[in-house]
Amino acid sequence: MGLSGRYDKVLKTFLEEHENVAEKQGMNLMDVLLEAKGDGKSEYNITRDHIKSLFVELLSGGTDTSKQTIQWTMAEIINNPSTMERMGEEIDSVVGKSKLILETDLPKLPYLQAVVKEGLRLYPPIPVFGRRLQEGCVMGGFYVSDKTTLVVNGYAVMRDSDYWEYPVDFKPERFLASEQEDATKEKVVLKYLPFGSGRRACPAKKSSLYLFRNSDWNDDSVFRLEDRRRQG
Ligand code: HEM
Repeated sequence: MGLSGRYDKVLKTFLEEHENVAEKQGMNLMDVLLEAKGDGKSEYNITRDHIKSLFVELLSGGTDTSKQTIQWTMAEIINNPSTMERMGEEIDSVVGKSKLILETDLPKLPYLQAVVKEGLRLYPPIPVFGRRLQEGCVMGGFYVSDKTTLVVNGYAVMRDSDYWEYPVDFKPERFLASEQEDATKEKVVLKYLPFGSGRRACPAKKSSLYLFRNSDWNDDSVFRLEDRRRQG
């Protein structure tokens, strides 16, 4: 059985388990997400079973584009208990234990935003995208002629150790302004490419995801600059 088949089998098991548990306990997604069971050590001890249930809930609501990103982000959260704890604390203090998270809550949930951004960095749903040159130009010292098709490997850029500290580690904190003294801001703009870049960047970047609407992590400033240069 191929990887995808094996994965489906695992998910099917999760789904069956989740349905049984949910039926018995009358739980829904938010019960699972917000349930905080004390173990004496941490108030936010969300177990692997909770995460498995979350996988299933998120997958059933997710689109094909983001499905694997969600799967791998959840896997990272399982392996990083401190991340789960911090998310739990933030959600509890901002949203409370009994309410659903609304879009209007997102500005007050910076850590949750950072977790999503880090998931998109390490596991971009569209890891490569292409460009066909209308005009020849010099890139990185090489002349590239017109009509050449180039593939941009966003996946590799977002794991490049020249641009990212601990590039393969899941560290949402890197996206928190208060914890990130970013000395390389002008470089930053083109090192984060989950939505591509420039005029053909994903139009859903800002319109459907609150996260990137007012973000320093988008590349508009670069392209406005490029437009001015072209006009000049
Ligand atoms: C997490 C969700 C999404 C991610 C990570 C994503 C990522 C991308 C990427 C990497 C590209 C190529 C950009 C480039 O070539 O520079 C793209 C293009 C595009 N995306 Fe998305 N996308 C997402 C959701 C959506 C949604 C929800 C829609 C529509 C409702 C959408 C519509 C499009 C369209 C129309 C293009 C082609 C744009 C063009 O060629 O001008 N995307 N997306």
